Amino acid sequence: MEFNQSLSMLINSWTGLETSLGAIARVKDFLAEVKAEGSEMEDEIPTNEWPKRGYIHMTGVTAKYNIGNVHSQSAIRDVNLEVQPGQVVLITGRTGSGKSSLVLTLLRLLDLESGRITIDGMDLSRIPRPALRSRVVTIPQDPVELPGSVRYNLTQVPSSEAISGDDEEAMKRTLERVGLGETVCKRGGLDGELTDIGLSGGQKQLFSLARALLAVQSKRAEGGIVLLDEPTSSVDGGTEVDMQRIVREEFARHTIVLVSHRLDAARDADIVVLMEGGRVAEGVGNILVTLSDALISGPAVQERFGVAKYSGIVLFTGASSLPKLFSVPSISVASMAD
Ligand SMILES: Nc1ncnc2c1ncn2[C@@H]1O[C@H](COP(=O)(O)OP(=O)(O)OP(=O)(O)O)[C@@H](O)[C@H]1O
Repeated sequence: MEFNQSLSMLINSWTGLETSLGAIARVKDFLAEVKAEGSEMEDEIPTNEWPKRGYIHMTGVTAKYNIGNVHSQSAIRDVNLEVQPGQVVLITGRTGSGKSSLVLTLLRLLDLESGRITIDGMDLSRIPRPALRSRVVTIPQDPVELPGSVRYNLTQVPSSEAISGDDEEAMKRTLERVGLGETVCKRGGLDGELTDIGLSGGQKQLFSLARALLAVQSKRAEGGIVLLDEPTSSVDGGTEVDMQRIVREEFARHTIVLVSHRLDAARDADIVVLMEGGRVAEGVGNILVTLSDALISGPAVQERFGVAKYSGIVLFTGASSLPKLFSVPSISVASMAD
């Protein structure tokens, strides 16, 4: 071997060693600096059926990122919300108003500074987080792709574990249902590496929907809770309609918490929550109205809200900002107290 070759090998090995040492140092820092989730308080294991009813109750919920940092602002402030089993809640509001943060508190991905959240009567602060997150079906704003096959990404069952023929069929059917059957089949099938398939942003959202459908099917539960954070933000209008139909059909017995900027989504909602500055109410206080109590004026407003389709309780909050948000001429809302 020539001297130059030996020198080059030495330099390469040295560089590799330095990179590895850097990685080890970063892992050590991570372990030292990042506090593990979970506490001794989280000692109530829910039954296998939980949360079958899907009753959500939030009282005085205030939460912030970087909870140890006194300078960081609360992302959610004093939120009170009650969702009855099987209702559909639309959380809407401007960018940065706290919609996703509200959803994160339901998964305990954002810690509470104060307040309490219960689901079917169980206080979320007492439930081990992995149990909570595995029971609540979620379609996140940014779809997650894990390294591994399509099959693994759909079920999180490691490839070393056998999957029954029925389960394989269910996966194929579900991919077909969301419109990804052909794409996945042509590019490696269930065994193909998901990242190699190269799904577009919208296709990733369809894949997230397929994952949620399979999660619900595998639980064989009658009900539960589904959290959908902007699930259709990257798909075209036609695909969005298809996705909404699938959600309506497949999660009919579930309580659905849907985050969306799109007012069309209000047509299927029992409750509409408008967020602004992390609060559910803005200045005017919470106004709880039933349709019969609400004075909603103007055909434009009625058309936009699909008023005729509402049957449940509508929670209009921060009512003064509705016209700003949805560019409607004027809205008057009568509070229950009036
Ligand atoms: N990871 C984070 N770290 C610190 N602050 C955050 C983080 N994520 C969001 N925030 C802050 O929390 C507040 C609420 O953000 P959130 O993402 O809940 O808004 P959003 O209404 O869902 O917005 P969008 O419509 O853009 O998704 C904002 O002030 C935002 O800056």
